[in-house]
Amino acid sequence: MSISSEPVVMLERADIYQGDKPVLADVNFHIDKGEFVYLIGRTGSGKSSLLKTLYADLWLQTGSAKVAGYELHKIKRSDIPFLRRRIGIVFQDFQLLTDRSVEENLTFVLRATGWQDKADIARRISEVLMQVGLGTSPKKMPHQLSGGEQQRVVIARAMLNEPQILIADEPTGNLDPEVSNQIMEVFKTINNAGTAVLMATHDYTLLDKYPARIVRCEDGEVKSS
Ligand SMILES: Nc1ncnc2c1ncn2[C@@H]1O[C@H](COP(=O)(O)OP(=O)(O)OP(=O)(O)O)[C@@H](O)[C@H]1O
Repeated sequence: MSISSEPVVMLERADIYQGDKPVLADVNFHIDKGEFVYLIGRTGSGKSSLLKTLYADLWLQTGSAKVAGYELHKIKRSDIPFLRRRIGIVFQDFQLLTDRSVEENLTFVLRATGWQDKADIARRISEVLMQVGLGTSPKKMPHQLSGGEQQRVVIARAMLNEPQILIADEPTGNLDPEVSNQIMEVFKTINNAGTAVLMATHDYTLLDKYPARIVRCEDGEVKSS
């Protein structure tokens, strides 16, 4: 298999635990480059645990997994920050630095990941803000933005280092339906430009409105269509 056609996520016979508690057993699934996949399942069915495994926040004890080129069953702790640069992570709670402007929030991440040139930083920030359709001033503080605008900044932040996949855990969970649709449009635009998206959601209206492959956490298993 050539590198270019290799899936961005591949799990084989993986067992996922929270401490001693088995959450998901014998997980086998893959996500191709540029795919859009929903992750659904009841509260407590293991969606967040599965996502945490993908960004190496939960350790894989059995089976194998490869994400964005990194083999998680063999990954060294020192490589985890590099894995996470190839993955964009978006949570329900916005987790912006509240004492810094939009621009400063984004600069902070770029500097932490090795960017130094001011012009490059400014250019990349304006690119990602355009990508998420944020019309508002980059000088604004998070509290001056609506929930939908804050979530756009979080998505922009996740896109800064051109990840192969965006992993989103309930990204519309705190937003009203109209704003949720706008955020879905942002994810669709990003996906159409080639980034894979894995989105955990409880919002089944989104599944009808924006159809895509569905992966389910159910009865301690991952069922992939
Ligand atoms: N840090 C933790 N320590 C121990 N058990 C945990 C921890 N986090 C989650 N669990 C347990 O693991 C199981 C799966 O939880 P997980 O959060 O992955 O489910 P979920 O499908 O994401 O739920 P939700 O839709 O409510 O976010 C649950 O039984 C939960 O109680």
